[in-house]
Amino acid sequence: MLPTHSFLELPAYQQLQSHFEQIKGRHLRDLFAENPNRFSDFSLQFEDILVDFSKNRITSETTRLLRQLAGEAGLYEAIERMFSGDAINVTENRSVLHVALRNRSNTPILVDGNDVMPDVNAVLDKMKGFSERISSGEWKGYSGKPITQLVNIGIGGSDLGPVMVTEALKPYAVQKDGKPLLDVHFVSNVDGVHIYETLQKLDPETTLFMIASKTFTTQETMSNAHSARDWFLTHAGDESAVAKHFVAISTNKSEVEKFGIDPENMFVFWDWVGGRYSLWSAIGLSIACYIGFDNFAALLEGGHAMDQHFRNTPIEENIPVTLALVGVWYNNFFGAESHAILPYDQYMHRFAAYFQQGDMESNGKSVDRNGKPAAYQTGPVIWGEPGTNGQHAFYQLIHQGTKLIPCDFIAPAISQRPLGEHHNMLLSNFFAQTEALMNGKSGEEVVSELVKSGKNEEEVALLMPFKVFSGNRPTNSILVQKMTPRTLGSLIALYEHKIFTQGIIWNIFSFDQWGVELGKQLANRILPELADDQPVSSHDSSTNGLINYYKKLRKG
Ligand SMILES: O=P(O)(O)OC[C@H]1O[C@H](O)[C@H](O)[C@@H](O)[C@@H]1O
Repeated sequence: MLPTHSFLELPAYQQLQSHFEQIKGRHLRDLFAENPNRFSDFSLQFEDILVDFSKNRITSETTRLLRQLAGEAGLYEAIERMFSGDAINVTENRSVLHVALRNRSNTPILVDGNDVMPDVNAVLDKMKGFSERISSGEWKGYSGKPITQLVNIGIGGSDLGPVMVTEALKPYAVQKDGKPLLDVHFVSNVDGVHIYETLQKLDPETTLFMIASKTFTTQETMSNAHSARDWFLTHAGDESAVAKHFVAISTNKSEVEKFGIDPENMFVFWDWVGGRYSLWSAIGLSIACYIGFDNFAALLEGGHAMDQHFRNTPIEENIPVTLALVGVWYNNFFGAESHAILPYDQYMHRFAAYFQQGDMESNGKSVDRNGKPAAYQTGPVIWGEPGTNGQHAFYQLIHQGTKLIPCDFIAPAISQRPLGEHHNMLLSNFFAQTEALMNGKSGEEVVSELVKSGKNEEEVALLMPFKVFSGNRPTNSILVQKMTPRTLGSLIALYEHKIFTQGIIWNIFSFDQWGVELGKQLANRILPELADDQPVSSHDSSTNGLINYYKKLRKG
């Protein structure tokens, strides 16, 4: 169990409220002018990862009170309970042990008195052996050819992590003749278009399907898996070929067997691995095959190093806790509704999408750990795109809109693909954006610019208000040396622990996801109603109207 509390009644919450009244009108420009050491006072480093949180609307009093808040919410006790295997996912009665999957120091971690590490290591060994057989060409398809194409069929946590990491670490792909040895594809959507378009690109003789589903009952995944199998059999002809082309990744052995996958070809994980925290488990098999097992192990090591930092570092220097607290500051005091994640690294183009599930499925809750409505804001809307594309799309609103949007800017110092001036240009934007968001541009600056450009008095007066930037818009900057497997592993774990910390402070359960159930139930009820052309009348008038119009339209 986790300790509970009443968020709004924590002494530090009350103190933060009066502190907020004093600080809300202060401008970041002035905070920087007052303290020449602001950068070093408000930045932290972990290995090569620098986290500069100085461009936030905080003072040392703010961080002191926020840390007090974390203490009063029982954060450090909660961290220990997670790491020691307590069933902190109370509503599903499960431990939360993604940290065990990357526990490279191999110290025992107990669930119900049993050490989980031997099982974790056995699956990792099996993944290693399998990925090596694929890349050496020892694993052959039904016609004797080696595998060159992987298709991961999964959705949500059984898709987003592998997609994000294989994209982010593309430069680490196992190579053959100067090119990635394997093409990796991901099919998630139940929309037949997704599997159709993917199958167009495949050769059945050299394709391996990975059916990735914790439950092995998810409608989208099972439909896509059956369609892939049908397509495969029309080419291979013979059921006996399936064993060479289909593997399963799941916690549900009996469903895997029912589907017709040999248990030998099954990679297991456990109910204490949450879907959105599962890329470190067998769900990462596509990653291990694509970048090679050693690189996958480096990813795990990076995650483990961040786990140690999170568990053992004092609160003043604890990076995930600091970012979580700064997030709480905007979410609960400034009323910010969203948080943008903006990687200045094209390979990380799915990073924000990945943490949309990671954060919003974890902390999108409105009932507290006592089962009572939470009378305060919990998890923010997470969104983002890679820089500089975002700059030419939605940054207008971040700079001059009416909403306060705290942003994380992430960039590597060394490009994976150095090309002329490209990386300096990219990084000049990374630095300029946070500077502009912080300083803004005053009316006087605008006037002098307009005058210099030759505008007359009338034109200056007309244009001035539109060209002013209020600034005072908060950002974190995360600068790493290079986006290696280890660094990426640390970065993912950093965000995971930020989410955990915020969930503890908001007194909510971060590891269940009951909110996705209702839509699934209703879809299952509606599906049989779509089988014929009879009008339906069992729903509200809107749903009836839509279904009946659909039935009319689909006749063509
Ligand atoms: O891995 P599966 O059992 O197929 O589940 C896939 C996904 O299903 C649901 O959408 C859950 O809310 C997600 O957390 C999960 O990742």
